[in-house]
Amino acid sequence: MSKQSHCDAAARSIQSIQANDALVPLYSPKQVYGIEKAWFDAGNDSYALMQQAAWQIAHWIYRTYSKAGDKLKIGVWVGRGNNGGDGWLVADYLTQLGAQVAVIEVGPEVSTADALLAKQQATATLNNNKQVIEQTFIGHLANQTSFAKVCEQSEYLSADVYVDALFGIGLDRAPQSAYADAIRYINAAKQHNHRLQVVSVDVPSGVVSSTGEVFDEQAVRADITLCLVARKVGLHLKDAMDYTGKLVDLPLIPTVLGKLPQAWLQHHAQPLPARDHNTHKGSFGHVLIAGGNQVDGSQGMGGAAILSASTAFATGVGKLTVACHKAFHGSLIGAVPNAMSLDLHDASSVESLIAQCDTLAIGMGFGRDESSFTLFERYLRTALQQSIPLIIDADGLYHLASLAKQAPEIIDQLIAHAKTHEVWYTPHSGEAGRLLDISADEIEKDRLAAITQLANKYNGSWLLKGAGSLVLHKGEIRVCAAGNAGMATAGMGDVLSGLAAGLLAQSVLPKSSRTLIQAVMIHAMAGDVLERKKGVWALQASDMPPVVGQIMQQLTQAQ
Ligand SMILES: NC(=O)C1=CN([C@@H]2O[C@H](COP(=O)(O)OP(=O)(O)OC[C@H]3O[C@@H](n4cnc5c(N)ncnc54)[C@H](OP(=O)(O)O)[C@@H]3O)[C@@H](O)[C@H]2O)[C@@H](O)CC1
Ligand SMILES: [K+]
Repeated sequence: MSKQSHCDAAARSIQSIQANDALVPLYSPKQVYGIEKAWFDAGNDSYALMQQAAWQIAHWIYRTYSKAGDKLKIGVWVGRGNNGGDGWLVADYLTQLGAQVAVIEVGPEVSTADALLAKQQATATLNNNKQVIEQTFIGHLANQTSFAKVCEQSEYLSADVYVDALFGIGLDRAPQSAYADAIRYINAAKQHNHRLQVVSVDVPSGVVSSTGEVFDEQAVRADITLCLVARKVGLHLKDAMDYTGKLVDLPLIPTVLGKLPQAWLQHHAQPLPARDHNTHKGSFGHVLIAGGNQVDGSQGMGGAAILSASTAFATGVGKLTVACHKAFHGSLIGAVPNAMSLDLHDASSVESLIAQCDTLAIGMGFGRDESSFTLFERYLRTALQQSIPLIIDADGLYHLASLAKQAPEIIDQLIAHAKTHEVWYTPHSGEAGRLLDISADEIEKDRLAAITQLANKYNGSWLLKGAGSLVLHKGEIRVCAAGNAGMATAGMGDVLSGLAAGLLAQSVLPKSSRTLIQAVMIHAMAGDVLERKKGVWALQASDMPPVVGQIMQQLTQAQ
């Protein structure tokens, strides 16, 4: 790809972010129930809110999908709770708007008072309408036999739009029997009928709205999710991102205003200030990267340090030294000739430089053997004595987990250090699991809880990498809305550490630009530029450094 085309793509990415630059507040389902309760406690009626939700949904669907001439054919899949109640009323209002509607009721009888009222209201309308429109249909699925029967009977199962109102924020376990059948049917129908649009009410049924988890891939794959009251945090985490389709907010009530969300969705990095002319390399900080080791008998990891170094330079850092295994000094100078080099195992030289640098980024390809552990502990203690801002990544996090058990006083020092200096940690779920002494699966079950526990235990700023990367700084959680699946490839973490170190070392930058979230957003935006140019399959970490530089430049012009 030419440099110019990278630049154009970066410019387009900045333009698109300027059009949508607000942080989006994200709430837990528990908070949403609380917001609704506050609304009802203020004297508002819960059924009226359900009617209001359903009317807005029905109107949105009719406005979006109705076509001149033909009647819009809708299949509404309803469950037993209030999400199902929304569905019943949507069926009612769409019928009144002129659509031909089938309701497929799944599972046992409705379970809430509002859903029962909604079912009664809708049944009356649908039955009245049946006299006029022959095909109006209400089916009930309680088990697999009745499911097959309903599928045979109803021509409405070949609809223009399916409304998914099986489960909303009340889902708390894997859908089974008729529910699982219905979800499978909805997803399969989309494969046979490419025109079919699936609109999920509030949450795609099967997605856990607090964590983004989907049990055994049993969730509706929506084209559109219409989010009621407030955006649920789980819609932006983990599996959910493959199920929600496009998100549309229907806020419904003002009670959400002023409520502190659980997290914020961030789409892009902050603009950067222009550089002053009267500056020199000393003005832009000195980064020390400690990593790129070769452990006896194993493959070398020099590339990790090289990727970090070239990305740190792409952020504009003034000086950079890499302390890596001396086997890699030749390739380092070949790839990044502006870097200085030190032998990672020459501990006294490395320690003298730690005392002089502005930021130490440690751990990328550092090695996990006993001698690497000893070096890591030594360099960490020196950085703490010298009060140096720190980024700990990869093998550094591995050793940190061991230190937490073997030398807990060093964790106390890190906690104290983070009160006055930047200390950034950048684990994926495996590394995070070791740090909390739990499995990676447990981390993945509730990523928001995990990042909060990490910060509680170690202090400092945290990134938890993954789909919907999370950043926690001073108690506030951001969810990164940029980035793509192509970034799940070797070396991307090393690129990020170098990027973060480059920003952190430049004290000329405003505080808001020397943050972990800024590094994560620039990294993700660069990944998105590359994905548009190369596709997800071919995206490589080694393509990233020049694009990081172009994003930095565009952010400067966006100021
Ligand atoms: N008035 C309001 O507050 C408003 C609410 N609104 C709407 O209500 C939705 C929340 O409604 P909800 O709380 O009734 O829960 P919902 O998602 O319908 O689930 C129903 C029940 O299913 C059950 N269940 C769970 N998992 C299961 C499984 N795997 N397989 C089988 N059953 C399972 C579980 O009950 P359980 O069986 O545990 O007793 C659960 O309670 C919300 O998303 C929005 O659409 C809007 O109208 C605005 C006004
Ligand atoms: K739903």
